[in-house]
Formats: sequence, C-alpha cells, structure tokens
Amino acid sequence: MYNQMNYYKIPREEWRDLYQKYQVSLSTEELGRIRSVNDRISLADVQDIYQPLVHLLGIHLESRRKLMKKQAEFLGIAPHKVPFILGIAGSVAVGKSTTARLLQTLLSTVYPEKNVQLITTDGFLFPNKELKRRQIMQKKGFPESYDMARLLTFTNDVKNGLPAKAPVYSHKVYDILPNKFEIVDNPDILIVEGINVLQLPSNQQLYVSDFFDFSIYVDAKEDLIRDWYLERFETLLDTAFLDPTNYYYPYAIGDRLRAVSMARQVWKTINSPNLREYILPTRNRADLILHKTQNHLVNELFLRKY
Ligand SMILES: Nc1ncnc2c1ncn2[C@@H]1O[C@H](COP(=O)(O)OP(=O)(O)OP(=O)(O)O)[C@@H](O)[C@H]1O
Ligand SMILES: CC(C)(CO)[C@@H](O)C(=O)NCCC(=O)O
Repeated sequence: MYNQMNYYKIPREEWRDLYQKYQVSLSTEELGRIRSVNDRISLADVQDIYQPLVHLLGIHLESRRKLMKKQAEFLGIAPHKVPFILGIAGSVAVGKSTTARLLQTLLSTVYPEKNVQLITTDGFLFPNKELKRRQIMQKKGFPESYDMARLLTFTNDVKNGLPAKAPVYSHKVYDILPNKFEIVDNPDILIVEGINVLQLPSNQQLYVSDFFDFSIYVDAKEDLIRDWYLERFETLLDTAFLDPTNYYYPYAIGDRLRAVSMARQVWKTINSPNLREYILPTRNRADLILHKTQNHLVNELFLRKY
C-alpha cells in the first residue's frame, strides 16, 4: 500500500488479501446471476476485487445506519430509513453500467433483505428534440446536455423517502423514450451510475454527489476505453442488423469499415473531449478509484483516506 496525496494506492494483490477471511464462495445460482450481467466478467475479479469491495461497502452501510439512528435520537425524532446512495462515475464505455449491475447483484446476494435499485443518469439527458433546439446534438453527454436540476430533484426525493421517477434513455433509439420511466420506491440502497454524477451543475448550488454515501470512479487509459467503445459499437451493429427501427441499422447494413470509422470520429470529436474536459477532472472526488487494464481486469485501487 502506498500513500498518494489523499488516497491509499492499493495494488490488486494486496486488495485481494485484505478481506480474505470474510470471503464467501458463490453458489452456482449466484454465479449464474453474475454471468447474466455480462458473460465476459472475470470471475477472478469478482472474487478478488468486487467481493472485498462489497465488504467495504457493508462497513459504510452500517456506519451510516448507526449515524442516522444517533442523529435521530439527538433530534428527539423517530429513526427513519434513509436510502444509502452509491454513485458510479467514469468515461463513456469504461464499464460503469456493468460495474453497477455487478454490485447490485452482489449486494442483493450478501444482503438479501435489502432492496437494491439501480438507475443511470442517461435518462436525464434532454430528448434529441430539445438538444436540436439548443443546437447541442453534437454535445450529447456534455454537462449542458443533461437536465441536472431534474436529476437533483430526483436524488433529493429518493433521500427523503419519496417515490421518484427517472426518465429512460435508449441506446437503440438514441433518444429518451417518451412516457417511459423507472420508478425508484423505498430502496435501502440506490446505485446511481453515469458520466456526470460527480460534476457540479453550472447553475446549481448542490452537487448530485452531496446525496451520495459512497462514490466510485471507474478508470482506465483512454486508448483502452476507446477500444472498448469501438468493440461495443460493433456488438451494437451485430444486433441492429435485423431491426430497421434500430438507430444503428443503416450502419449495420452498410459498409463495416465506414461504420467503424464513423464511430472512431464520434469518439474523437465527442466522447474523448468530454472525458478530458469534464469527466476526468471529477476523478479526485471519488471515494474509490477502480483502475482497469486489458480485458477490464482491475490492477489497482485508490481508496480515499479521509
Ligand atoms: N468487467 C467487465 N468485463 C468484461 N467486459 C466488460 C466489463 N465491463 C464492461 N465491459 C464491456 O465494456 C463495454 C462498455 O461497458 P458498459 O456498457 O458497462 O460501459 P458504460 O461505462 O456504462 O458505458 P455508457 O456510459 O456508454 O453507458 C461493454 O461492451 C461491456 O460489455
Ligand atoms: C448516452 C451517453 C452520453 C452516456 O452514456 C453516451 O453513451 C453517448 O451516447 N454519447 C454520445 C456520442 C456517442 O454516440 O457515443
């Protein structure tokens, strides 16, 4: 373990051994659930990286619960449930949603009595129509393309125990789906995943992360992330092939090399500048940085000291 500013830098081999004695072996059924999140997830990573992480999250959950109880006693009010919110940040295509779904599965396995819900901030993008009206269609994912006020209200409602509705974005349609919502109601744990969760909205006084009890930044070298983006793009083409309503259909039936070169261009002109200018600068706000290398394997972790 090394000291690095306000983080402990922990190599994989050390992290793996930290909580060894608490590790539980997963049943075939549990492994099946993990496989259904993404069948390429390394089971060595599940055991060596994500299981200790769930243990650490358990420590935070418990201390948060105790603090809330003591604070209620101090105020002389009845203790009430305050959902624990876990934020997951990082670049487009770095693997936030895969990490989020994996943690949802593991947390639900370790704490079967807890209701663990998950949303992505993609749903808080303005619809394409509004992006066009504002002439920022080429800035999808940049801070100005999100309705951050709505995301803040949503997070505030969840913390206050109110049912909250999150709009839904579809990669397949490349737009917000009209009249479709995810309802978050009475969770014990809510995972909020998105490129912007550690950003400060320009015209607001609050960070979304003010509502977080723990935050994770998923990190990797940009060249690798770009490759993962391009690989995912090709997978999207493979599924879009038979569906003319799919946004990617024209690319799927056209020349493959041209389609991939178009995706490279999107990376270069949209997702890469967004990463460098707006996402990467939020990394140092995270409580934990998960650093990935080839094949999404985690090689080191940075845990905030205080
Ligand atoms: N742990 C992992 N093991 C193997 N493959 C992974 C892992 N995490 C992510 N991937 C793959 O990397 C690609 C990007 O992952 P994912 O869609 O989860 O990223 P994301 O950060 O949520 O992207 P976006 O911001 O665009 O929604 C996908 O093709 C996914 O299958
Ligand atoms: C929806 C976002 C912004 C974030 O997940 C991203 O996946 C995206 O669509 N970016 C716009 C450029 C592109 O098509 O990749």
